[in-house]
Amino acid sequence: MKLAVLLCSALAVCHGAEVKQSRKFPNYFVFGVGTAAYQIEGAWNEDGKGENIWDYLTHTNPSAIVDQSNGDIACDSYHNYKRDIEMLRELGVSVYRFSVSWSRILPEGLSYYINEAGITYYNNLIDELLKYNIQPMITIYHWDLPQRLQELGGFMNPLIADWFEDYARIVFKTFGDRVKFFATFNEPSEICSGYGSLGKAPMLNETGFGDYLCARNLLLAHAKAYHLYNDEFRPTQGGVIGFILAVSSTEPLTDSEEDKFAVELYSQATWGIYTDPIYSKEGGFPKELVERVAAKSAAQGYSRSRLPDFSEEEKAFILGTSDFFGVNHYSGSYVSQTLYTSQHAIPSALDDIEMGTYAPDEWLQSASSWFQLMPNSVHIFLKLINARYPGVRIYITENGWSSREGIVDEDRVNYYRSALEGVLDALDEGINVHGYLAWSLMDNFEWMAGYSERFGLYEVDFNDPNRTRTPRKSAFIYKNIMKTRMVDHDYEPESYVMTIDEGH
Ligand SMILES: C[C@H]1O[C@@H](Oc2ccc([N+](=O)[O-])cc2)[C@H](O)[C@@H](O)[C@H]1O
Repeated sequence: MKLAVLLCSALAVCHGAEVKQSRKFPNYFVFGVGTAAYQIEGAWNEDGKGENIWDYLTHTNPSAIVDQSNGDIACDSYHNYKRDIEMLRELGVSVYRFSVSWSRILPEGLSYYINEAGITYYNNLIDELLKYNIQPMITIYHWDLPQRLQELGGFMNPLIADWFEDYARIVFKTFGDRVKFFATFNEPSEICSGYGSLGKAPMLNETGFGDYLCARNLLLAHAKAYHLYNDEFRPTQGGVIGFILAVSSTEPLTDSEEDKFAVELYSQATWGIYTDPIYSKEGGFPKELVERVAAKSAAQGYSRSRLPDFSEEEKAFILGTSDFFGVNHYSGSYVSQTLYTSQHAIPSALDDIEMGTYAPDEWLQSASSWFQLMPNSVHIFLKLINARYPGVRIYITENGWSSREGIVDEDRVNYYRSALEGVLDALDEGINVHGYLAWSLMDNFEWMAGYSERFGLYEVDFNDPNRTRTPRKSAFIYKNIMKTRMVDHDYEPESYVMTIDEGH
């Protein structure tokens, strides 16, 4: 057995095929795919939808987007949602994760005016999913803040917690009779990077301030929505509600104690800042991060830390407010403080922890500059999460590969196969992973990268007014994995014609 493992690991492509091919995903494990409203819906100003921060950014500052594109039409899922559901049936998924657009439901962000056409759209989508026994998972907020609320400060304004709670109440009240799986926020680190950098809308670039203030306000907003669901809706609706983080895999650059600690520090700054307040024993922001930001702030002449604190009451309010750990994973790197260069903005989170990252040139580069294929990265990040919060229930809510155009996507096929082997490795070790949602159902508007990076199992022709969707090779491979509940490295599709199997 051991020899076979060694032989296999010597052959990169083999990844355990010989020994592990018969490993099956357990019955409780769910498979699905995900999308997000702004990335697919289009219909940016139709039927009463209000403007959001991505509409505003792409219209007022098009050169911020690599190809000067926008999500005005995107995949036109507002009109094509039945085709999207047909694709879900073709694939045979059991869960579809999508987000609801705050400004399609509340055009001005505040709850005094509800756009009934927006409610109807999501009701139709949910009903159509349930007709085919596909469980909807709603992300309540996937980056598209109503512009009106941004004009009031957005996530820098503590009132965001009340605005979000009001919006979440409408979501639970309207859809919670049929939807049993909610996530409040998608990737707080990316949301808050819009306040601490130029990397996302609203591009406020208040580095080392805006991102920290956003983190505090967002966690309070999340906790309010969780308590609302828990107290007022869960007793009759009986669903679950969680939080979705971006976690990359990290390993120490060397075996030194300093580099091992660098992994901890990097985890604290990039995701622990959002997860320790919810999942740690004592709550609040991670200890060493708090100390380092306080020390840096003092050295920079500030009279108090740039990382705002929680009161004891707030800590208790946030603690335990997630029924599962939703995690989006793509890339990985080695980390070390010896790699730190002062090219980071000062002040900023990475400057506060004086950290650098390194991805060897041999690692396969995706179409996204931030995304290299770290060997075993799925297994590594699952171990990181489980070590931090032992036994936590994990759903991988996004994982996928970016390429340029093309139907025969061997890189993506290999990525999915090795990622799902990584999930099986984690399951073998008793890590509590319950589901895997591939990102993404189809190519879509990839934020600052526009349409230049493709993550889809289905290719979308953005030059075609009908936005025709065509399955890639990876769609057939993922379909086979879901159907057999195994990763078969030898499986090849017989043809590239997709059909709906019986029962879907
Ligand atoms: C491709 C998807 O990316 C998700 O967001 C990110 C962004 C950055 C990283 N990162 O490791 O640097 C990971 C995930 C996003 O949630 C989704 O909408 C897609 O754009």
